[in-house]
Amino acid sequence: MRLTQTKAELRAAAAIRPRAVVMTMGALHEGHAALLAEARERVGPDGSVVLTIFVNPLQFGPTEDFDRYPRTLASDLAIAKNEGVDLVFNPSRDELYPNEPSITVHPGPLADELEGMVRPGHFAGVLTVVSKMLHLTSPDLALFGEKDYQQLTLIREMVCDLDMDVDIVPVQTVREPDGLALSSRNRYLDETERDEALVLYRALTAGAKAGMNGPDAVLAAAHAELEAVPSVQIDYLALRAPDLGPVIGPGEARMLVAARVGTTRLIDNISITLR
Ligand SMILES: Nc1ncnc2c1ncn2[C@@H]1O[C@H](COP(=O)(O)OP(=O)(O)OP(=O)(O)O)[C@@H](O)[C@H]1O
Ligand SMILES: CC(C)(CO)[C@@H](O)C(=O)[O-]
Ligand code: BAL
Repeated sequence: MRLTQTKAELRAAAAIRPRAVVMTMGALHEGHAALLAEARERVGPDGSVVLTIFVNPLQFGPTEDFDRYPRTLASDLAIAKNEGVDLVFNPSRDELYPNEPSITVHPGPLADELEGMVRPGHFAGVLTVVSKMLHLTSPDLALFGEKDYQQLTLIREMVCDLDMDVDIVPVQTVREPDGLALSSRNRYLDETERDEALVLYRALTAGAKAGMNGPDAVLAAAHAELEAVPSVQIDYLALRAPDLGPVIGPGEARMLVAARVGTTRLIDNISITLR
């Protein structure tokens, strides 16, 4: 496994194809490992798997956790090696953004909803760095987790609307045995908060169980769970079509939730079959 920290080194690295990229902000866990394993599976033993690790300042608001975001490069590299990664790209902020970019990606209206309501400008920052990383790594496929479902949806829209020649591969959310979605931010939680955080998954599964009774029943069941833990502050609970447009009838839908547990903000989502 090779570690590169400059764009020049990355570009000069062997151009083995097929090539898959997994983009992360580091603090790797089993969710990231699942993306890397799926990447290897898809490119085969002779293809290459590229991992990017970069805490992207452009996607953090001024009061968010950019400074305290966990940075654990040594253990990230050990996990990457264990997953058979060929190349790690871990640039510094100055390397990736030698100047404040004046041209960025405009993500369209979905970026102002859900996460975008609470984190204005977040998805412009995400799509700008994802676009840069796609240019720099030039992959055949790029894998993203369903845990960040709105991000995945917007990346798909960008790749389609801007004719980017890459396959976007979704990977199911990896959960703890009790249902909590793995997230780098889980490490901010103390023991009590870790227990409280489980209400997100309880709300989603209660909603999913109510699917046969229609959208109102789904939202009511999920809200009832969330209201039972008043210390958890809900940012939004929403039921949408799989492309995050409005629900227009029976069939598959997505329920998404975001909430603050103490000072930690967590998100999760689930697929729901509506009758
Ligand atoms: N539990 C998970 N299951 C599957 N994919 C995941 C999971 N957690 C993160 N990912 C995916 O890993 C990629 C990198 O995500 P990121 O580095 O932000 O990790 P994270 O755990 O989501 O961190 P954060 O706590 O900042 O949300 C994204 O495509 C994300 O959707
Ligand atoms: C896609 C990403 C690596 C861009 O910084 C980030 O938003 C993430 O980790 O999900
Ligand atoms: N996992 C999405 C990146 C972020 O929260 O900024």
